[in-house]
Amino acid sequence: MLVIQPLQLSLCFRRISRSPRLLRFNSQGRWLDRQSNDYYTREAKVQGLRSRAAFKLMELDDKFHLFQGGKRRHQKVLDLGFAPGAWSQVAQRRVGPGGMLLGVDILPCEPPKGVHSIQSNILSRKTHELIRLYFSSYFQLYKSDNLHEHHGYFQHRLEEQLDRVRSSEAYDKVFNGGLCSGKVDKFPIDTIISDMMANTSGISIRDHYQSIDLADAALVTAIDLLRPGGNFVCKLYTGKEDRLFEKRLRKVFQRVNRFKPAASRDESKELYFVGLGKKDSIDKLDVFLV
Ligand SMILES: C[S@@+](CC[C@H](N)C(=O)[O-])C[C@H]1O[C@@H](n2cnc3c(N)ncnc32)[C@H](O)[C@@H]1O
Repeated sequence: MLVIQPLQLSLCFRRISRSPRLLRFNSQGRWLDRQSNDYYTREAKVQGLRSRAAFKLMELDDKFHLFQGGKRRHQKVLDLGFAPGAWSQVAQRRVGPGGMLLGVDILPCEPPKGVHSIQSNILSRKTHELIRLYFSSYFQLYKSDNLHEHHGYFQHRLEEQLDRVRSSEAYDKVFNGGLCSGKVDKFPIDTIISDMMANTSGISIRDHYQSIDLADAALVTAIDLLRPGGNFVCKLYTGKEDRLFEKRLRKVFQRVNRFKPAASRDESKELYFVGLGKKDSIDKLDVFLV
């Protein structure tokens, strides 16, 4: 009779678990399988896009005309959570060569050619100041600030400017729409797109609340910086606070829609909220009162 000793048994299992075929059964293997068989992943490669997420924004724009068919000239677009940069690529193609695009991400990432970016946390006040400064007419960009090459240099320059402006009269001009700038500088952005998401923990309720915080941060940015009439899209990891978030959106935008693009996986809890036509004179306190 063949008797297998415990040591032999464990070696046996170790050999089996290292087999590539069996590796496919663990989560990493499943992810690899799914990626290589996925239509959008393959198509993103063909079209030179940085990730399959690009197709979600294309669908959103096809349906809701976020960038107004590129008809409005010199559009200013803010892409929150832009890394690795697929949405920025799509936005840039859709607004055309005269557009101005800023990507913000907490992670370092080289932006696509022609897109500017800052590495910063959207939950920090300084990030909001840097965004406002970037889009204000006070801050002049130079051709040499082509950020795919001078990314760090640009951020440094923007931060230096912020320090300078903070201690001068110009602060009022840039940040409070004071002196001569009026509404143009007060609400300089045409469209805000946010695909922000923190690393998911697998605990639904926790991921949902984290996502709500980021969606609210995007909404505050829209209240402070988006021009009246401007458009907004943001991702939400759905859960029990969806309705409350939607209610807040309705106080800021004339039309609000929920949309699940075909490129978003069925099993994913992500959903996109679209706000069209920002209203005039919004009271931030009123928006966040339950
Ligand atoms: C799903 S990815 C975005 C993909 C991107 N739209 C694209 O097309 O390439 C979500 C991004 O949100 C960023 N993010 C998460 N929390 C953030 C925060 N507090 N501030 C800025 N970015 C954040 C992450 O670092 C991550 O890069």
